[in-house]
Amino acid sequence: MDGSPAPDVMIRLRGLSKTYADGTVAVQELDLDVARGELICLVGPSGCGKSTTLKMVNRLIEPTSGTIEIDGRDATRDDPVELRRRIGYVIQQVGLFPHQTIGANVATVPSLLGWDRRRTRKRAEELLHLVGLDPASYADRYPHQLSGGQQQRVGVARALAADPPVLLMDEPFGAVDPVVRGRLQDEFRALQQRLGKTVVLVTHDIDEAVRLGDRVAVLAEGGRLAQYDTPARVLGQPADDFVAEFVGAGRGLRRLAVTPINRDHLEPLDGVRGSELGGTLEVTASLEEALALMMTSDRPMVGVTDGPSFVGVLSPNGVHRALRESVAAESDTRTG
Ligand SMILES: Nc1ncnc2c1ncn2[C@@H]1O[C@H](COP(=O)(O)OP(=O)(O)OP(=O)(O)O)[C@@H](O)[C@H]1O
Repeated sequence: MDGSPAPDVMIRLRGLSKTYADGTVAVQELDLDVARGELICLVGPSGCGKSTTLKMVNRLIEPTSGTIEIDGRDATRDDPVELRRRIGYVIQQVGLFPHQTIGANVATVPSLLGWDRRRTRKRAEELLHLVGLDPASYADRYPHQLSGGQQQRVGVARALAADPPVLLMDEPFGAVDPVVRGRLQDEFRALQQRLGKTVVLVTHDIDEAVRLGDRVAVLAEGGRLAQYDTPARVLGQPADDFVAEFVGAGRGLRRLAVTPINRDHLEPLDGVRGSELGGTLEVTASLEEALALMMTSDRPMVGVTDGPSFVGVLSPNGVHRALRESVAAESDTRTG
């Protein structure tokens, strides 16, 4: 690295360290770049310094040393309150105000910024729509009248209220059950891509990290960055024994979720009976989605489409070949 930031770097951490007053070294000499519009996941075991890192970015915790640049500006020189308006923050216990309506909760930042009532109300309605909650039914309710998953959506809506370019999220889906979590993760990913936000998301769950992250930063004890790479690489080529162990025995299966269907492994439709097809998937789907469709439909093959055109048929054999190839491709690029 030559030290000069690439133009599309949104968050740039250099030599970031935090030693607490009692001598605990939570984060040590952390270098990390997050590109504009990128979603990265900080993952690692309990106590490895994930939350400390996140809170240094919006200066809820002051670093002991190191630099933080956000959109080319030195964040350690900005007024922290001003800084936090440009950075949305979502935490696990949502932190909604219990005695305020959902509408008022979502409008917290616009109200602080002194927007007039009409503009504030309109923005709150827009945001509730955005996260899939009908304002007519939810804006006047109170937090305790919502499910955990709905409260989490409100937390996301509130963080987006002032349209900040950066979102920091600390275990945002940790408190909801696994089925709701999966749905929220998928919805959030789609929303993030649509809005082009730069996101740093903390999780202890490697499955969540590989499902959501463009890149995954694996932190070890003391905030040491063990690996920072695409989900497929973290699963396929763990940088050291720590990462290999953290990623664990399920990585072969997880790889299915991050490997896309490959057109080269499709078979022609000729001779295949309609009753053999379990349904169709877009060519952008993952191998995991393809296998899931075969299993739930109890059929040996799925059709693959690219928009309006049918591009071929995928069988378990094709899944197997694609998987083997993706492992081999990574071994080839290991030294590259
Ligand atoms: N205020 C504090 N004073 C002293 N030590 C602290 C303080 N806050 C956190 N720590 C310690 O710093 C280390 C990193 O904590 P941090 O909360 O950043 O970890 P984490 O990876 O987010 O953990 P978890 O997944 O359990 O939330 C831990 O050893 C923790 O005990």
